[in-house]
Amino acid sequence: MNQLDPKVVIALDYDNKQSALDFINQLDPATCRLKIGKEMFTHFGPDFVKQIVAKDFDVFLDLKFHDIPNTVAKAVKAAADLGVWMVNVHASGGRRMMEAAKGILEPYGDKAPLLIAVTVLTSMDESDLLELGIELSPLEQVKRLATLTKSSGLDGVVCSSHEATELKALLGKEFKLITPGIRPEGSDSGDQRRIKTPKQAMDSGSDYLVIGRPITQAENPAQVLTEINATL
Ligand SMILES: O=C(O)c1cc(=O)[nH]c(=O)n1[C@@H]1O[C@H](COP(=O)(O)O)[C@@H](O)[C@H]1O
Repeated sequence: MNQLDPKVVIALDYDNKQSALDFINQLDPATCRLKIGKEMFTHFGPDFVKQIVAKDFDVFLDLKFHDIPNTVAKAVKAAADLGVWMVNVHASGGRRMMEAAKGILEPYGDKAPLLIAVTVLTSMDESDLLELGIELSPLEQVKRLATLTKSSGLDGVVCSSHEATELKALLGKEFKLITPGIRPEGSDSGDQRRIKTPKQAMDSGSDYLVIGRPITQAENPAQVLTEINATL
């Protein structure tokens, strides 16, 4: 774990390995962490993850596991064996799935990755929940899933920064809040729905900010990262 504890986790959603490496080579592990998600993992697999870990970056392996308890626990163990800093599952997989995932990390002690759960995706709003038969606001559904996540023994949740203040009050300071849906002033919201600026998100109680396209698609990504860090 990076002792300087940088708050920005850059989402590396690239379909070209060399472009991703060219981008990473402009970055310093002291100023950011990196997230490898479904797109890059499906293209380039575990060797790519190991390559980034070997460059001393803290890696958030964002594969959002959601399956029966045994399958998810073994996938989480495989992630731990890659040496990642953080790994996630979907909270809607339920208590037994999350407890199995946490349990399999016990032998790793201090070396276990942080295990967190996705609540309501930041691309979703109330109308999306309604179509799924969920008649709660995103905030109420996030609170329900985050409470279940904490009582299943996990370290934190992925949520939007709109829910962060209430979750910190409800679940305590130590329970980590990882918030995507971050858009610096003036950047395009794209497919995200529940968004805030980096500073607003930190002020709301986020522990880590997941930021992808506003940095990776900028003309000068390193400069955008420096500017964001300066606002925090
Ligand atoms: O688990 C995640 O990281 C995640 C959860 C969520 O609710 N919303 C969300 O956007 N993400 C991820 O965060 C990143 C956001 O990227 P940008 O929208 O480009 O900043 C993407 O890689 C998403 O997969």
